[in-house]
Amino acid sequence: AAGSSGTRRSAASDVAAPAAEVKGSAFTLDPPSGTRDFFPEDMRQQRWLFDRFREVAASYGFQEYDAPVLEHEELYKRKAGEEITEQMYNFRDKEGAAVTLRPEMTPSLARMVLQLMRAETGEIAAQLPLKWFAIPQCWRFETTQRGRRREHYQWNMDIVGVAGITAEAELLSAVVSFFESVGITSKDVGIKINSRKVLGAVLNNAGVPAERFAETCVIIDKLDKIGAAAVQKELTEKVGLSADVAQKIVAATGAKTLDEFAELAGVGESDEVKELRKLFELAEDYGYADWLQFDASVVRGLAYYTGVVFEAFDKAGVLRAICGGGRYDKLLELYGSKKEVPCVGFGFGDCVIVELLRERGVQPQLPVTVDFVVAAYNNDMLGKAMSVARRLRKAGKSVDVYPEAAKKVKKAFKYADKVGARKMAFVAPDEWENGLVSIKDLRCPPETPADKKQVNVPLAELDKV
Ligand SMILES: OCc1cccc(Br)n1
Repeated sequence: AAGSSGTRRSAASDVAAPAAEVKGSAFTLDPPSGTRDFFPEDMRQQRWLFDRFREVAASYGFQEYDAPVLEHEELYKRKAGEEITEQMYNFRDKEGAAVTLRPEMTPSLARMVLQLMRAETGEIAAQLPLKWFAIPQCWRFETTQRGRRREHYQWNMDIVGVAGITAEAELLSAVVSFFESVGITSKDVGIKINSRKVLGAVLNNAGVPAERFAETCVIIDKLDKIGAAAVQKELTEKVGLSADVAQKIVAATGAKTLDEFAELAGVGESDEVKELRKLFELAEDYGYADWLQFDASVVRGLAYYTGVVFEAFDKAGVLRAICGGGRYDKLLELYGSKKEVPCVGFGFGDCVIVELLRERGVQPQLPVTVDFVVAAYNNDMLGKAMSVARRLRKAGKSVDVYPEAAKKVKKAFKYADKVGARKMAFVAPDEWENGLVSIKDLRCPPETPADKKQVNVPLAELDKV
């Protein structure tokens, strides 16, 4: 079975008999379809990735929040034909409640922000803007024949309460900061930028009623997957547009520049076009304009986006979108807010980025490691060895106690090598009699003189080794 890092696991699939041959087994050794085990090697990679997410979030002043993986199904009941709401991992619980494993985090964020508003009689002005982040595991019930994943972890960063384009500029900067922090450059990745507001003008001019806007965007988002003809067909059949209007809309998404798009939209230098230009100007000042490119075909597949939308892509054109986001100014009203609360956010999945890092050869080497292995020379010294381990741990060292008397020293050193120990502490009777512990440096260069490689350290000085 492949772990999340895609490397073959030696544990379950190589040494254990296939489930059918395991006596009395009624279960497989593999996790449920579409889900992943994270063995320690995978967990080190995931921890490293999440530490990078957290580092960037902290450097932008974002606070971490979380919510239950189980949510009310109602939270996602949007009638715009989005894949994400049509593939919910939903069920009735034992009390008959309609619940679901969360397919995304934004609705939970909206629900929590509305709690704050409720707590403050509808006003959270005092706390705005909120800059919150989370790294939730999100779920979908993907049909197995496509064999795709059913869960992923998605770094979410959201700014609540900023109507101006500075929120988008901040979030895009955070995305770029993350890429740069893991060795990805603007040669590897670009970020496509568009505005649903400009697209909205195209749709408005084409006579598309505002209430059909969201589902129209969801259909246009499928362009890459199903092609122009199929999108035009869906626009005519599902949204009721004329073939001519459908063709015009698809043509507009092919605009190569903002000017061309504005012209096709018949909006000229409108506020929404000016806003997009301002974003590109701020990106110049912020120093990441070289990562951005206008792309009229980007609409993203979530119904609730209302303004700027963006997605990061790999310039080699091999991978799916790496992350994506946008402005969603109406979502909180949809959930009952008495007034518009401007929001912008992005989601950054944990899978495509790992493929990109591997492809670019920048995946970190994260071997298992520990500061010390402490070994007892014989059974009489096992307790003393544990007292040495306690001293070292109190001094902030990580310590792996060799689980038996190290009668065969070679075996103890083999163990130390396996767990990546930097040093070996031997607790032997003669040295112990003199209040000493023998410490061997396992990582020093080969030319190190023997008396420097292995030293006897007084117990009281163990905190200094
Ligand atoms: O990005 C859509 C999505 C949602 C939940 C789980 C997975 Br895997 N993918």
